[in-house]
Amino acid sequence: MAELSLSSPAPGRPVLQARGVRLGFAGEVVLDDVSLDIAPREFVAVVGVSGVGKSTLLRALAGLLTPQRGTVNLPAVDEPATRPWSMVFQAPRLFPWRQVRGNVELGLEGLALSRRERRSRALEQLALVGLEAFAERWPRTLSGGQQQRVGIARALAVKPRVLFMDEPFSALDALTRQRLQVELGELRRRSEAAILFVTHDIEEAVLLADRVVVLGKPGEGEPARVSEIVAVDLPLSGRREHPAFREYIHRLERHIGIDTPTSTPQESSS
Ligand SMILES: Nc1ncnc2c1ncn2[C@@H]1O[C@H](COP(=O)(O)OP(=O)(O)OP(=O)(O)O)[C@@H](O)[C@H]1O
Repeated sequence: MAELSLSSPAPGRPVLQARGVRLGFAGEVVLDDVSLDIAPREFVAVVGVSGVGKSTLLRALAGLLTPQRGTVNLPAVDEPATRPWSMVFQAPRLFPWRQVRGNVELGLEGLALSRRERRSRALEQLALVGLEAFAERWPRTLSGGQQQRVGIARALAVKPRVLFMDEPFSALDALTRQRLQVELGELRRRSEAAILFVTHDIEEAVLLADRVVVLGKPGEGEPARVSEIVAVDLPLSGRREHPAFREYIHRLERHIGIDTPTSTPQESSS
């Protein structure tokens, strides 16, 4: 059996640092004592049962929610014409009255770029997601997977230090989801961004991440905390076929406390 290591904070100067974060709504504490470092270009997945607080954590790390306690340090903008972070949501959230290129250019509009630079950066990002030929199309004429690719291109166009992705593939059919997972694996090689990726799909987390953060409640009615962090010590290429791939998934499933109906008797006995 492969060595499954518990991860210490990532090495190097983090691009994002959370310390002792507590967060809640209307008197109910949802998350407590959450600390996490994300290293440059690292891919961190956050998993946990529905309603545990994954999206809340993502929004806190992006600075969209203010912690009741603790701190979040987002990267400072240290390069012109970039943004410290950007986000991809479950739905692509494209503006129907702007063509595909116009949607990608949207996030660039407040930056110090000429029209021509905005255009060429948008086209460059669309090429990265395989949609250069769709630049002048209207969003409604694209498939769900293509629209989500445009959303990813728009988020990457601002050259973020951290890209937040909140269940970006969960609304897509299984085949499209698999294709986009492969494409995201490719994209991350070419992008400078660290990625914080929320998913309820453990297989997806193990497939893509350097580390998987498990959010869990220590007891009924208690706020969620980071209950485990697993470093996925497998090569990115051919990861799904690696003999240890399923071991990581089963370990995380056991930890979260969910059944493993997908495992074959052969796998369970290994
Ligand atoms: N704006 C809000 N106001 C009040 N409660 C909220 C708000 N946003 C989230 N919550 C509550 O916080 C808890 C965590 O929600 P969150 O969306 O972060 O969970 P999640 O793990 O992302 O769930 P899922 O996997 O189902 O998307 C839930 O109990 C939810 O009802």
